[in-house]
Amino acid sequence: PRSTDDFVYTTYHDLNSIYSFMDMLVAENSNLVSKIVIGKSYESRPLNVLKFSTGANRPGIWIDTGIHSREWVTQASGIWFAKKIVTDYGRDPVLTDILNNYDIFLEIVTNPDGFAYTHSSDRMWRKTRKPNPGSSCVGVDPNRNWDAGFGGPGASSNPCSQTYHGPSAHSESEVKAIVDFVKSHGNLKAFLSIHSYSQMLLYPHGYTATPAKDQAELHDLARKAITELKSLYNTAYTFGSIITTIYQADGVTVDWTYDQGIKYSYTFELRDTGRYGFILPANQIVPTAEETWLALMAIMEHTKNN
Ligand SMILES: CS(=N)(=N)C[C@@H](Cc1ccccc1)C(=O)O
Ligand SMILES: [Zn+2]
Repeated sequence: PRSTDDFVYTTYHDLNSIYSFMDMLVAENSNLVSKIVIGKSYESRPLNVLKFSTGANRPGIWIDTGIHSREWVTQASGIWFAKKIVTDYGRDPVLTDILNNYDIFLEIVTNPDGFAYTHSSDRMWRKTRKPNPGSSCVGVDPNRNWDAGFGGPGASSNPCSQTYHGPSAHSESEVKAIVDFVKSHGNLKAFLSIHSYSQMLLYPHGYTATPAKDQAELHDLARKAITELKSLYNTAYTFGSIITTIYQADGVTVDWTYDQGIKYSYTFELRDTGRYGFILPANQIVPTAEETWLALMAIMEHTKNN
């Protein structure tokens, strides 16, 4: 495709195609979008983050997709989100108001090594691709590697497990890069980590049954967000704290970001509920992205207003 207008949003793309989409988007919207590289993957791929900004020294909103590489509808949705932002800025009053006050940071391919591997070797790969010393099993679960209840019972110490927490917190460069970005930015107000599948909107905590101090507000906002989501195609989500809604999970992204003081920390589990699972047909990419965007807008608008 020669531009993001003729990029095909209704199909799944490989890593090179997504990287070229990012470069086209930046080139076409240089006044609004820039690409920052927050680090390198284990196999030395750039960790690219799109920054949407209309002014300096603004608070920020973070969105990541594809931290679990096989969850392809999430990276595909991230591409659609990026195009939606540049399309709606100056046209949609709510998005325009958000971007006139906040920066949005969007990491579309958060686990590029794993993503490349799902295209080349194993469609069902989830983890990073760093070898584990002393084991024939490769990779760490990037959603168990964070310093929040790290190494607890909601993760595995077995390198061959899909939920292997890694040798230490933030051992994975893909995770450490985000940790360093969050700390250096110092003014993120919302952190939204997009997974699939299950159709759930989850908030802290995963590592403990102790409710988050903002539990009531997070619960009410989650209800509002999934109501907006459901209004488009009647897609039904469940919502609640991670540990009560899905299972105990230790070392997860949004527990760490919440503990850093980023109150509006949520994980989405996109379509579906198991019929296709990770292998969601491409004809559901755009409907999934459209409905999810309504929930993201509800959370971003609430963030702006509070
Ligand atoms: C199907 S899945 N792997 N996306 C499910 C995902 C659930 C979860 C989300 C947020 C926090 C903790 C746990 C996980 O186990 O990592
Ligand atoms: Zn996941």
